[in-house]
Amino acid sequence: MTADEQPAPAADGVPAQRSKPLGPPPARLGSGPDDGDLTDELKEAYWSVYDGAAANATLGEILVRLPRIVRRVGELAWRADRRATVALVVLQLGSAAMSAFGLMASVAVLHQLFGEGPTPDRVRAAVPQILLVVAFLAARALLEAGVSLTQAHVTPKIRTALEREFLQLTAHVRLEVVDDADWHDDAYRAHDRGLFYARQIVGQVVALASAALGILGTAGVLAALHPLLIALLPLSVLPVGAAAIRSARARFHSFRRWNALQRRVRLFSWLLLDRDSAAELRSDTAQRALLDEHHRITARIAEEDTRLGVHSAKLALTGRALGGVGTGVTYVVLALMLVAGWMPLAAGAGAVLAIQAAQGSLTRFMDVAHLVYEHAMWVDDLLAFQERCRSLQPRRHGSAAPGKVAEIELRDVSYTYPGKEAPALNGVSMTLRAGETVAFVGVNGSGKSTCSKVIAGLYDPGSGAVCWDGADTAGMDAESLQNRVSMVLQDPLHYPFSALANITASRGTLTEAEPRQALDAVTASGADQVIAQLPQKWRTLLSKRFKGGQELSAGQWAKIAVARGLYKDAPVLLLDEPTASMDPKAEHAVYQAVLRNKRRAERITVLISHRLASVVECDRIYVFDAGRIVESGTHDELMARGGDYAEMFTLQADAYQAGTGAAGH
Ligand SMILES: Nc1ncnc2c1ncn2[C@@H]1O[C@H](COP(=O)(O)OP(=O)(O)OP(=O)(O)O)[C@@H](O)[C@H]1O
Repeated sequence: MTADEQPAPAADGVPAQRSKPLGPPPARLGSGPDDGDLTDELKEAYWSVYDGAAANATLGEILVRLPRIVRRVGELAWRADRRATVALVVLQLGSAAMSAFGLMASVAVLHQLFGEGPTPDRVRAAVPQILLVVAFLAARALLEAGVSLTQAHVTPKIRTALEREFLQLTAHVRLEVVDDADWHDDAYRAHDRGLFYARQIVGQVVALASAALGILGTAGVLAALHPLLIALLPLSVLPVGAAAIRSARARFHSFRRWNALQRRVRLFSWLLLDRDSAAELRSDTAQRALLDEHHRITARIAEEDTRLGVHSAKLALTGRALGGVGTGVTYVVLALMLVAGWMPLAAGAGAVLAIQAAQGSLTRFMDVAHLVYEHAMWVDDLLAFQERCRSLQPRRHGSAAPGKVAEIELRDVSYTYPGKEAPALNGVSMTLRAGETVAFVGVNGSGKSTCSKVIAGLYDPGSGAVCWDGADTAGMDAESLQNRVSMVLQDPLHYPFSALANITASRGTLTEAEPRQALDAVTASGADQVIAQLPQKWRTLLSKRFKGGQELSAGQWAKIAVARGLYKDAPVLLLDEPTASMDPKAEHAVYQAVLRNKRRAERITVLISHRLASVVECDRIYVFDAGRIVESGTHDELMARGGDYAEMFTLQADAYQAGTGAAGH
């Protein structure tokens, strides 16, 4: 330790300083962490494998890739609804066939009209063909309606299935993954774009198939008229398609750049809009500052949007100019063929019709191909993200955690949060026994909550072991372990559900309750009086965001949270500063109920608290400092020792004494 790192001596009973003194902050804040190179924010998480390679594909690669995309979407549709998928394919093929027959009949009509003989005879001769054209077009319209109807069945099912799978996977990833900002960016992107485009891509693939079949049909007709006509077709259409594909790629790259900013903008919008932030925002008069920041980021997104729009417009113009030249060349060649007598005039008229139809189909194909290609990237991104989430799930194998536990032993446990250098826990060893209540105390950031989360199986120790009755929890199914532990946190979740559902949630249900145990739990925590005052008692909705909802005070929420923890009735109960916001009477009642009167012989209770008066009666007190346990023992032992605990306890006791003294004068 250098001289600089020496802790400063304690003065006036204030705990000694443990790190270098902090210098004053700068007078002006930078305009935010998103300044500079945007891609800094987008560097991949260490478990991330997404490389955006799809965005760098060439036109040829896109065409090669399309069958794979179609297959993938087909698989999604197949999984969602087999019958509808088969119907979709059959109806689509039928509609394409009708288009091709309709075109052939139209060419035949032109043939009749431009043929030899008097005009009335030619028109009369063409009538049956005209009726045939009408019949084919009517059949195509019916089949297309069938395609739309079937699509309406399949698409929502795909979206629902994917969304459920997405939420199922993300809600279960290991806790440390959720701490990673990059994971959140990926999750946001997959949710915002992937799920959105997954819904659209079915329709686009159907349109793509329809355009492809249309091309085949018209190409067949053109080949019948003259094979050279097919070779001329791509001249007018490919430049437009290539431009569309280039601009799709630029859009994808751009979105990757502003995705992180977009997420931050939503955060600002939400802070400005949300009920939870409303009071403090107004009291701090921070609306203007937040609005300015919101504006600053949206202005950057707008700049990026404009840059992209201009780029796309230039590409589209170039594509169209080249396509126009191509069309001109096609018609010149057709005219030369007619002049040279390679084709009769009647066939020429049919050829113009077929070329126009083919151009229409090909342009549609290119247009849709670029959309499908772009959107498939997002769907791929979503599927890749889901795949990644699968590898980030907690252990789903191993033995189930025992229903009861007599002893939990932490053996030299260390834990370091991802991305951090200093361990939050550093060689912690302890033994917790059933029937005992132990307390974790120590300064802020000393590792108490981390230790409780390791005990709860939410974090796996980096080294060392947590053993339940001698068995290492590393070999146990993580969810079964979490089922055996009940955690009450200082900032508990305010579920926007009924009061009863807020209690039953700890047993993984919002609809089923054990009435007797629910009443016992709320009575022990003092939440019974809170619920008794609600207009619809147990059924009252606890959220002002919804009509008829009620809001609770922080202390009332804390009582509900303690009740939720007790209702779980797990063999391990971890209370992480649960009473910090309760009034002294309520706090006392909770400790009476949880720690003394209702103490259960088979339960291990861990209490984390900064109010040392509440830990006096605990069987053992562990004092944490910088991730280590620096003292342990009963209150009396620790007081006799005269170490950190005695110092902190005396400090708090003196503060009360001083208060009493002042009141007495
Ligand atoms: N999710 C997290 N990601 C990264 N670091 C974290 C995370 N949670 C806590 N830490 C860090 O780990 C260390 C221990 O934190 P922990 O929450 O366990 O302390 P604590 O003793 O419970 O503090 P407090 O009394 O303030 O609740 C701290 O340095 C903290 O900054």
